[in-house]
Amino acid sequence: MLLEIKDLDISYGDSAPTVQDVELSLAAGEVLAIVGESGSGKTSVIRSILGVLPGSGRISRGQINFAGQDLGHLSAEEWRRLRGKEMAMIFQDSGNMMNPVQTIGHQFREYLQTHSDMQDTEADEMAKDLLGRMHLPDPDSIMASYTFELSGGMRQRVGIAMAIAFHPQLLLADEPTSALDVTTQAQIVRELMQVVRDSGTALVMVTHNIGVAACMADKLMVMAGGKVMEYGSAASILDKPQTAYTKKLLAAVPEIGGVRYV
Ligand SMILES: Nc1ncnc2c1ncn2[C@@H]1O[C@H](COP(=O)(O)OP(=O)(O)OP(=O)(O)O)[C@@H](O)[C@H]1O
Repeated sequence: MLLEIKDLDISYGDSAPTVQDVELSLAAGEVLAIVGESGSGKTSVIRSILGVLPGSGRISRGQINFAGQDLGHLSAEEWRRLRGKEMAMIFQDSGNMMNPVQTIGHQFREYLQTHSDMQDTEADEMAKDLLGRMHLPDPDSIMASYTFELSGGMRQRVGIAMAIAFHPQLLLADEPTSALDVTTQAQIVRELMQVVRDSGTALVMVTHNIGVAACMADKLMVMAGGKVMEYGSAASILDKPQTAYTKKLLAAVPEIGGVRYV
């Protein structure tokens, strides 16, 4: 297994664990969607995998194993080598993670050079190649642009291009489509699926949209109140949800002409 989480509790400060008893496993190339209402603990779970829990957040129990390593015992240097290279994160709005007063090109080059010893021209060529692969037209003009000059969908494509630069084994995505309109959401979902198919990357994606989860995921985890309500094959959970909570989530998906679009 590429990723294995056992008995995971996450606590903020000294209070009782906010997230409890998370268990999951993911093989190379598999897609897991974590769904649930706001505050259910979805983001905490993926942030714990990347070792970037906010504020006083910490893993208070359990284990996360990734590619044969126990992430609870990594040194700062080992984390630095892992992040960006072996696992990378895609955020809800990649534009927010970038500097508004530096061009995309400048930031992309800096990102590539942080993780490699590439010279400027080599880094620029690689960045343009990655932008082209994400179907962004005219990579030269994207490189010269500032984040505010790009649409939300274009910014997400830039974020994904950066995240896949070093062929990570695992991508973590936190609501990667929720800031986008429905048409652009579908395009970004397609881009992500293509990345997963082309490079055998595993993906853990947090979404409140069970429709997006249904069309992408091999596995599904439904969370509520910091606990796992259901976890398993996406097809079987969507077909036969076991808990009232999952049924409620599914019932909230709109029906068109009697067909439910999940
Ligand atoms: N920085 C923080 N400091 C203290 N508590 C936090 C912090 N971040 C999250 N929490 C706690 O963890 C709980 C779960 O938050 P989390 O962001 O993981 O949920 P979520 O399901 O991803 O919600 P959302 O969909 O709104 O992002 C919160 O309700 C809060 O109690």
